[in-house]
Amino acid sequence: MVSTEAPLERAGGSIRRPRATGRPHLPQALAIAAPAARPHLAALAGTGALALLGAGATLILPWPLALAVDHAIGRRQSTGLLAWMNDLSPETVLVLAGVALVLITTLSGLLAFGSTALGERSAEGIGARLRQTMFEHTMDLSLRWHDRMPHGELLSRMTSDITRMLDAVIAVATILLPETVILVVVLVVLTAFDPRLALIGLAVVPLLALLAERQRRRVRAAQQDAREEAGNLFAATGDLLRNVRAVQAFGRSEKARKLFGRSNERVRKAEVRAAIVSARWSPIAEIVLALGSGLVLIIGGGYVLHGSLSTGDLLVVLAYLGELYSPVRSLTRLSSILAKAGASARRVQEVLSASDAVVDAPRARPVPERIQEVRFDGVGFSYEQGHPVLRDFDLCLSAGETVCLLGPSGAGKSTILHLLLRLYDVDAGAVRLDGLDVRDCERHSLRQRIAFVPQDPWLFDASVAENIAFGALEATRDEVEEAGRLALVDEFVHDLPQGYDTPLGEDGVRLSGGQRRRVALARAAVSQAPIVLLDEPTASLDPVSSATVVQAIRTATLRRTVLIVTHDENLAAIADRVVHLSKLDDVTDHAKKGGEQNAAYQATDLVR
Ligand SMILES: Nc1ncnc2c1ncn2[C@@H]1O[C@H](COP(=O)(O)OP(=O)(O)OP(=O)(O)O)[C@@H](O)[C@H]1O
Repeated sequence: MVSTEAPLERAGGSIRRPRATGRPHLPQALAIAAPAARPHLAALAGTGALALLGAGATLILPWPLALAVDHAIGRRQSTGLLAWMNDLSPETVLVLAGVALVLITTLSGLLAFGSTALGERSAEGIGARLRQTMFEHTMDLSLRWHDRMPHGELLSRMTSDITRMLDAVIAVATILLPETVILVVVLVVLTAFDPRLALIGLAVVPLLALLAERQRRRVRAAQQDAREEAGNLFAATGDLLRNVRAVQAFGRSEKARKLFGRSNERVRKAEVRAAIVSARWSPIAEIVLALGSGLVLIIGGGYVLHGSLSTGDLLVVLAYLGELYSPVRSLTRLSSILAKAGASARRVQEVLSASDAVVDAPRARPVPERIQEVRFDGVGFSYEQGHPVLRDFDLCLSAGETVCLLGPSGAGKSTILHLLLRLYDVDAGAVRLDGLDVRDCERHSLRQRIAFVPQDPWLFDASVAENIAFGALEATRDEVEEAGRLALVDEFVHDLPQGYDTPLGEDGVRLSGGQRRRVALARAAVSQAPIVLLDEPTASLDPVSSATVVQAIRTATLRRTVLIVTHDENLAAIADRVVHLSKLDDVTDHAKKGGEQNAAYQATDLVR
């Protein structure tokens, strides 16, 4: 028995893509992101410089306190640069120390603000460029690639994954440089102050580095899982929302809710897992660092007991160790941010490095404005290996001819139109325009010469006029309205609240099926393309709407070469010639029965 839930299962439940394996490609992804980052390098350097100054402010922050304690309260005499303070009263020194504390904190705050603002601005600039690059790249990728990649998943890569990569860009600019400088400065001071205790305190650092590397790998794996699940959720949600009418019409809201809930739950679990893996690091790092401090306390305490170190000096060493551990913490946090970015970078890179594009041949030629002949020459094609859709398919259309392609469902009629548009490349044979193989044509000029009215009219959430103008972007308002008149859009557009300026809603939801077809026809009419392809223009229309659409086709495609794919025998009435396409399986069976193994008789011309 066929499960009635199967389509929904597919929509919401089984969109899980195979998990990618292998190491993350952070360096390659950064290489791909480099052109986007180049215009922002100066701003990123500025971000690093401000963060560095901020780090400097942090380093001098303890000094006003020391001044207050030693010179105002402890009455210690200052020497060197601070000798002038000996003439000031303790109250004045306290006030100066207080003011200095406020000024340094304000400066540190301003520097932090400047560095964050500049960093965010550059990161957003890089993000916008990356999204643009990614979008443009996917626009060029073949439909075979798009057939495999759920669009919700693609959206998730273009948005959330790029955001995570940008987090890494900001973190590198604001953490890496300043914290490394703080680390080195404190290390030098600490070593100069007491090399023995410095060495003991630093003994835990190799252990910490080892654990940090293990942690980085775990965070990366957990993040990879979380990103995959988020991508699946995006894909499932996109599919369910796109099919909301079917879901409601078939009373499957409850099922859809469950499917969404299941995917949502998987995201929740994966995100919690990733968050816990990340959070686990903080106590581990603190314990290892405390181990270092503990060792210094024990061994340094022993030195104090034996009189080889003063109590004050031990306190100073412990205080400096505290200062030293702060950048160590920040740098290990950076490693976790980089691990997250690495997982996302792999997903972004997978899209950017996809080379499955239908591209212009090196010496591609423009398609001439007038085309005398369209020819399919022994065409073979399959969407998936081992499942041929067309084999040895021949068809020839002369200029100004209207040919109707009839045939059973699944015979490959729409596929023939897609091959002429070069949405897919043939596996065998060739599609030629006046002898020129479409693979040797400039794609842009090829598609300018062909107006396509697909089975699903592909309307945008824009006005009627804008949807028609999509057929010829430079069309004037008069030309748009003339096309509307030819395609009989006129008959209903004036009843719409804003006429040609009425927004159609997503996918033209505010129009009836017949009206949507007529808007799509007007799109073909407004373009000056000499070839018009119509895919099932009357499918699922009532007889009255169907008759109107047929009439619209007549007026909108006058004097052009027209190829109409249909099941509708009535449409054949307006064609000069009808070609019947058999299903490949039927042909094979027939061939076997008749013993004609190489028979190439898919298309049978029924000349009228
Ligand atoms: N993107 C795709 N990926 C894989 N297979 C596909 C794809 N598009 C179509 N097919 C398969 O190719 C075959 C031909 O499809 P096509 O849409 O060209 O048939 P058709 O004759 O136009 O059918 P219909 O009249 O029902 O629209 C079908 O078996 C279909 O399942």
